[in-house]
Order: sequence, then structure tokens, then C-alpha cells
Amino acid sequence: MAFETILLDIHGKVGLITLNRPQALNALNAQIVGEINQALDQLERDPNIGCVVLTGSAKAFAAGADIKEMAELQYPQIYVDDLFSDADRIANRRKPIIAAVSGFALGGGCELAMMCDFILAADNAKFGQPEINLGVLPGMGGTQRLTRAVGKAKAMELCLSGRLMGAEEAERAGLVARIVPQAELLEEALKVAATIAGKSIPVSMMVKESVNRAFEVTLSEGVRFERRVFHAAFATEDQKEGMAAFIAKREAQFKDR
Ligand SMILES: CCCCCCCCCCCCC[C@H](O)CC(=O)SCCNC(=O)CCNC(=O)[C@H](O)C(C)(C)COP(=O)(O)OP(=O)(O)OC[C@H]1O[C@@H](n2cnc3c(N)ncnc32)[C@H](O)[C@@H]1OP(=O)(O)O
Repeated sequence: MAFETILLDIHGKVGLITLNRPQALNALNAQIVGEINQALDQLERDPNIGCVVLTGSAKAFAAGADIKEMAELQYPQIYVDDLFSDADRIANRRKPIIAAVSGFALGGGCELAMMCDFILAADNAKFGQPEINLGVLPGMGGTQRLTRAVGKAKAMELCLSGRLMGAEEAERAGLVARIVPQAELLEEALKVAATIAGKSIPVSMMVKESVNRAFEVTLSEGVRFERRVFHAAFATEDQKEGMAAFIAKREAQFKDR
């Protein structure tokens, strides 16, 4: 499949999607979101792929929605078109997606990174929801996911002031899983992704679904959901293989797809 605004590469069991609009710091428009979803559809269908890495350039993961395209939009049309709803498909993927963020992840760029399962940040990463500077507010989940990630106080300050947050602050706040030297980010992201891709694919989907459920239900309901999914894991060959391998002191070979 030919893409114009992204690059898609396969590294063993890992799919690598690289945003490729350097002239606009990977600003997000309908074309690039559409191509990300096309690539994710392809990777979700591929039984050999167990994990995805989404990344940008050294200078920018994505500098937000394309302001030049957005400036002329009109209310009735964007309401009827349900603008940005396509992006929900990225957040609802079942295979794990790692955001490898170098440089700017602003507005929609920060929102896109937060739709992924976790963020590995380069030491030069800068996060923010500066939409208020443009006379709007985050429109692709930023006020919701950032608040759940870092808490109300910091999310409110970032969204109201439009200031940027560096990698160290982002890690302290809980937005970022780990910080990696910029030059090593992609290699580390692919290494972690390969580790995840070596696990049981259905069980990694169960983990993702169960962790994400914590944002949707009460604690007791979430514990019950997790318990039922744990029970279901015993219907997989991978559970039998994983526990047998431990007992036999050998490496497990997970095969369920
Ligand atoms: C878009 C309509 C259809 C949408 C369909 C689906 C799209 C996907 C959904 C996106 C999410 C939408 C919801 C989101 O909450 C809303 C937003 O994201 S609003 C935008 C928020 N981002 C910003 O405000 C950051 C804007 N950029 C900057 O502040 C600066 O560029 C920077 C990142 C601090 C870097 O500064 P510099 O190093 O000085 O670099 P330049 O400013 O010179 O930029 C270089 C070059 O890139 C162009 N550019 C940068 N950011 C954007 C952008 N967001 N949109 C368009 N173009 C951008 C900049 O204009 C320069 O280009 P040049 O002028 O040289 O041609």
C-alpha cells in the first residue's frame, strides 16, 4: 500500500509507522490520520504483528492539527461531519501501540501520543495542549486523557496557559513511561515493542482491554472484568505453554493468533 504522509516498515513482529510531513512538523490533517488508520488496519490484519511503534522526526512527533487547513472550517459542517471522530479508531486498536516521541507533541500531536498505550519520550520531547493560543481548546481527547494521565491541576494549567512541558516534567507527572536519549529512542522503542510482540497476542490484547477498562468503570466492576478476562486466558494454548515452559525451565513459544 502506497502512503504519502507516513512511512510503514516491518521489523520482525513489529510494525513501525513514521509520520512523514516534515515540512509542517508532522501537522495532522485528514490525509495523515487516514493513512495512519490504513496502516493500522493492515498491521491488525497481519497475524505476525504483535506490536506497533508510532513515531515522527527528531524535531517533532506532531505539532498538532494543521492550523492552515483548520483555519477556514465552519461550525455547521464540522458538527455534521463529526470532525476528528476518525481519530477514535486509533485509540480503539486492539494490538499494543507505543508512541516514540521526539521533539514537539503539541495539541493533536499530544492527543495522538496519549491515544497510544504508552509513551517513550526522548530527552528533547516537549508536550502541550496550546490550543487556547489559537482561540480553541483541545478537540481530540486532550482535556480528558491528559487529566487522567497527570491529574487536574497540571492538566488545567497546561490547557489554560498553553505552556509546554518537557520530558522530565512529563515523566514525573505520569504522562510518559520512560525517557530515552534522543539518539536511542527508536532503537529502544523497537526493542520494547519486540519484547511485547513476543508475548501472547490474545493475552496482550486482554491486558490492553483490562487496563483501559479502569478509565471506564468503578473499581469493583473493573476488578470483576479483569477476573473474568483472567479466567478466559485459561482457554488459550498460550496459557498452557507459558506455565509449562516455566515449569520446564525453558523459553515459552506463544502461538495463539
Ligand atoms: C486539520 C483539519 C482537518 C482535521 C482532520 C483530522 C486531523 C487530526 C486531528 C488533529 C487534532 C485536532 C484537535 C487538536 O486539539 C487541535 C490542535 O492540535 S490545534 C494546533 C495545536 N498546535 C500548535 O498550536 C503548535 C503550532 N506550532 C508552533 O507553535 C510552532 O510551529 C512550534 C511547534 C513551536 C515550532 O516552532 P518553530 O521551531 O519556530 O517552527 P515553525 O513554527 O517555523 O514551523 C515550521 C513549519 O511548520 C509549520 N507548522 C508548525 N506547526 C504547524 C501546525 N500545527 N499546522 C500547520 N503548520 C504548522 C509552520 O507553519 C512552518 O511552516 P512554514 O511557515 O515554514 O511553511
